[in-house]
Amino acid sequence: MPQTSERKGANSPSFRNVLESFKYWPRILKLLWQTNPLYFLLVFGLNGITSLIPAASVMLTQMLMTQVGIAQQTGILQPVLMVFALFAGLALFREISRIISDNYQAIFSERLSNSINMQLMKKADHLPYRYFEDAEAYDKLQRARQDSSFRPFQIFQQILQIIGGTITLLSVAGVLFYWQWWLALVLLLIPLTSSFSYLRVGEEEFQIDWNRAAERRKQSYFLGLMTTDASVKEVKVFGIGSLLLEKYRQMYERFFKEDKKLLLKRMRITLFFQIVGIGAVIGTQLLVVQQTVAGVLTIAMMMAYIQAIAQTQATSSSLLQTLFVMYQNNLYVSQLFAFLDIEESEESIVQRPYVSTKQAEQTGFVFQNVSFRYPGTDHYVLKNINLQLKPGETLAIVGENGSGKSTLVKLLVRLYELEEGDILYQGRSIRSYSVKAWRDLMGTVFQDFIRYELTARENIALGNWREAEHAEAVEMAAKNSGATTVLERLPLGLDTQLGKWFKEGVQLSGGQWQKIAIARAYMRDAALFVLDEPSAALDPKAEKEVFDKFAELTVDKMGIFISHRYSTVRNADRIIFMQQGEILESGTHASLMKRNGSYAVLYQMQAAAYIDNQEQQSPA
Ligand SMILES: Nc1ncnc2c1ncn2[C@@H]1O[C@H](COP(=O)(O)OP(=O)(O)OP(=O)(O)O)[C@@H](O)[C@H]1O
Repeated sequence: MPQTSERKGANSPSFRNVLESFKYWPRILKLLWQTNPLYFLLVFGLNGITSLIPAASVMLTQMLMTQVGIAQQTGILQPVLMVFALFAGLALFREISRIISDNYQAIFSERLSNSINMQLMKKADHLPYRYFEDAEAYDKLQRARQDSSFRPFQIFQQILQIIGGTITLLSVAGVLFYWQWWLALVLLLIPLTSSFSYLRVGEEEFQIDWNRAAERRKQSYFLGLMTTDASVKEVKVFGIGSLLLEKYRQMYERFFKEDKKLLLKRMRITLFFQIVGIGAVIGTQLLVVQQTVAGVLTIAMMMAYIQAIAQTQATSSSLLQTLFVMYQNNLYVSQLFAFLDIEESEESIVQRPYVSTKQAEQTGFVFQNVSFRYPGTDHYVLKNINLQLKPGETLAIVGENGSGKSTLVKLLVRLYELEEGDILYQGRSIRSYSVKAWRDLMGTVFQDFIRYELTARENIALGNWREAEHAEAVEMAAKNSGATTVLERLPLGLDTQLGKWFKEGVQLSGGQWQKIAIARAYMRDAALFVLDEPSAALDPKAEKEVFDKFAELTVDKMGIFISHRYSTVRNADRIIFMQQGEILESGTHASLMKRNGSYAVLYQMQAAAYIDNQEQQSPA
């Protein structure tokens, strides 16, 4: 699996790696600019101006000392007070601009994380379904989601710090250059040498995290299992809570050990370079003192230079720290943008014009030599399927587990794209329709349909959101699916909140939920209705009702019904029996029984079991 393998190119960072990792700056800056150009200029402008304050205060210190010396001799205080006024003005300006800048940055932070989350959701909505049945793609999504809400904003702050820090450094070091250029150079070079060690640790941290994507997903899966109503039931009944907890703990312990090792490594590097840095500062400051004693520098100059040296060292080392953290953030953000940049297959985004099929040949749906393998597998789960479903027909699909029934439906509703063969609707290939136009032809209920924690009305109206306002459409869909009996028992009818996640929610039984899900499909003005195993939760009577209604509804439409209950499907216009990806038998119930093949055998088996059961329940 790729998630356990080493990331390509993950060696110690070269200067080029570092530069390359900054390639997302323009995208982040563009996002912020689009948020509000005026705020953007304000924040950057204030940052630039305030970055000059340290250099200004070094110069003011020198001026103050000089003016104090003069005032001691002349007794004139005015110049001293003026310098003080400048100091006060500077401090005031710094505080005001900090408050303004912080506020606008907070606005940006909100906007940026929302915009990125929305881009992620949009991307997920556009990506083909196969990405969601693929572990590797899930890991990509996990890496992209992880910290995506705050890392881009941190990068923005770091961009500000780097620009500001560079201005501060150049302006303060300028003061030192003026006096002794080599001194400024030494102070700049020391932190530079430490930078590559920092970058290396950053890369290592990222690498560890990168390798963890799959395990992190598993961790949150365990967390979900233990905290979500759908799974908690089974966790309790089987008593596997402590087992899941233990697995979670083991992963956490391993992560913790790795993290601790890395933190200690980072601490050692930081300690070493900080000591060297402080040594350099003390050494140069001593030199300044010695020069002052020798009469080369005035006291005022000495104070200014001592301040400038400390400031240069502090700024350059914090600048490098920022670079290091930003490099690391860039690595994470690169995962986010890599996900956002996944190429969408043309089919998933191109909206071809919907062509009216009214005048076209009324041939319904035709499968022509369809064979299918799931992406990344060699095994054919559908083999050479040929099938026609004419307008007004109902088709039942039966067959053992894993025989390919749901896969057939997934291809039909276009969750996967066809590779071999074709599916036609009214004589035109599936490939000539946009995905949306094709899906608009159908109303589908899956085995694992969603129980939306919304009102009953919304649960149904989601099938055709454009009709949500039309109460009659919702009521009709409910009537057709047999959900009216469910709605009648709800305290607020259609406006009752369903599920238990939100206030005043009413929980339904599995079968009741299923009727609501079927109503959702019936909201669509579809040419074809697909019901994938509604018998999973419906009682036999309810299933028969659903099927009869279904047959009624599909008078001029088409219907596909997958079921394991042979007694219900016998009324279908046609039944196909699938085995290992192939259509083994096809015909009406009567013709299949006459043929006495696999269908007939299984039908009789179920019927016999049913009669046995009845006899046991009502002994003579
Ligand atoms: N996403 C997937 N990736 C790879 N193989 C898959 C995937 N989904 C299903 N399969 C395989 O395809 C085969 C057909 O599965 P399918 O779900 O279509 O069967 P089915 O007839 O609907 O079964 P059931 O009656 O149990 O619902 C199975 O062997 C299954 O393991």
